Amino acid sequence: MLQSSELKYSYPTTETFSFPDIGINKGEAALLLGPSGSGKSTLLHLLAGLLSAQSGSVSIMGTDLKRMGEREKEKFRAQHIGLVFQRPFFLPYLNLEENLQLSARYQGSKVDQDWINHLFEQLQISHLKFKKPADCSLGEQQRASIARSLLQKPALILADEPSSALDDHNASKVGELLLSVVENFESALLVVTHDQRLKDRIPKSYSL
Ligand SMILES: Nc1ncnc2c1ncn2[C@@H]1O[C@H](COP(=O)(O)OP(=O)(O)OP(=O)(O)O)[C@@H](O)[C@H]1O
Repeated sequence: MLQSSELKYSYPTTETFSFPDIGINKGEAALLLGPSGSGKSTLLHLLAGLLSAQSGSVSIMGTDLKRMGEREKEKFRAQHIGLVFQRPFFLPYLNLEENLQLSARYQGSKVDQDWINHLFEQLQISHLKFKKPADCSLGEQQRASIARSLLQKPALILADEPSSALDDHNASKVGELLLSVVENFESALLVVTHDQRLKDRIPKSYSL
């Protein structure tokens, strides 16, 4: 499902990062571990095609990202990859539900309101649907951004510390939801996390 090979990347001001090869099958989850600054977010961006590696390759669902143009990659990402960034980005003038509905349309799928409601319920943010992002706490926005990443039941989920702003109870809900999507829709999941419970439930890991 996801396979990377000999990826190397450097920013103008950093050393060159050489990343381990990542291989994740359908219905499989893996952790990405490493100290702060070791390149975890950079690797997720490379795997999502948001950055282009100086060498090496990434293949998703059998397609080499290098063979796609930027527009094609953007469409592919919207349809097949669920991304959770460290900081949630929302349009400030739309409420959380409208933000998700707009994302679903952008991803080219029909708005599945039942699925949106289910995601909001599972993440315990149903009561915040009609609030603007700025009127929600960071943890609430983070949960809404996790819901957004799962809108199209993506083949691949790349999540960068999805529970970093959450208390134990909500972190546990996020872990349950991600793993239920992996199980029910055979998604592949790669997650950067410090959450011990998620670590206990996902035996496979890559270390930077
Ligand atoms: N756009 C950028 N330009 C220059 N350097 C960058 C850029 N983005 C990240 N870096 C540097 O690259 C290194 C790796 O950053 P990255 O965010 O991938 O690490 P990380 O392991 O995800 O860190 P953390 O756990 O703190 O989020 C860091 O030293 C960072 O300062």
